[in-house]
Amino acid sequence: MAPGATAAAVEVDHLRVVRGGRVVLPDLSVTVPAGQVVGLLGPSGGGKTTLMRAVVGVQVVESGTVTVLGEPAGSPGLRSRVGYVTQAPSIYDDLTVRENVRFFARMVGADTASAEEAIAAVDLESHAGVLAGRLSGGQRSRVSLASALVNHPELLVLDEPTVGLDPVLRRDLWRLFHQLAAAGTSMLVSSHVMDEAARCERLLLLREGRLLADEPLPALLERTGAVDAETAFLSLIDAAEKEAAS
Ligand SMILES: Nc1ncnc2c1ncn2[C@@H]1O[C@H](COP(=O)(O)OP(=O)(O)OP(=O)(O)O)[C@@H](O)[C@H]1O
Repeated sequence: MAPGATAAAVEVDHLRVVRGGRVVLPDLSVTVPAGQVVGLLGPSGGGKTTLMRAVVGVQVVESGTVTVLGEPAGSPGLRSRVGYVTQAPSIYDDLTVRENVRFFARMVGADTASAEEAIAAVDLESHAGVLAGRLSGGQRSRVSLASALVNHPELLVLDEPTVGLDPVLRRDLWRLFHQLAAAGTSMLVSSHVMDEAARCERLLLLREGRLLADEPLPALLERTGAVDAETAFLSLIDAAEKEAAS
């Protein structure tokens, strides 16, 4: 474990976030263990991106604390230790894939070898010389992911990294996530696709800013009596809606 890292990659304690006058996270407490692939799932608008933004320190929070790798979220010391890939890939269209990744590498003090390694990790070697503006949506998001990988962050926060990818690429990316976790990287990965839950070591199900599940898939299936993650989540969501209506 790297110096300063703790057993928990992220500790969220009574986090309250209001966006545009709307309470998005009323009172969220959750721990993301280190060195695992943790899936953040739930209906659209449930607060997944907001939670990720709080973890990387770009979200204004009303109250509560978010501790990342032992430091308050957003601390300058975390800048090189945490990687964040948003839903909208942040890349330069007028640069090639290689130039984009090398640019981000330079910004964080990583060398060109790390940039090439990251391009290979996301399977974009064959497109390294192509202008980013000419890439597909899935390829663009992989450039963004490669840029986040260049300095080997201890925590990677990925917002829907597999959107728009075909099944083969999705499988390959999930393999990469597990390789990174096996090498000690903590991964917080959001997804709309419920079958991706089966690929995570631990699942967080967030609905309307509240955590409906925080456990490994086998425990979730046992608790709900469901056969798969999607059925389990739907039953928990239905139960929460019934409770809210009563
Ligand atoms: N910039 C913003 N200003 C005000 N409210 C916002 C803003 N961005 C998001 N929200 C609101 O915050 C709530 C949670 O949004 P968030 O993006 O965190 O959800 P999500 O679970 O990531 O959704 P999705 O799966 O669709 O990306 C939503 O009700 C949304 O309308």
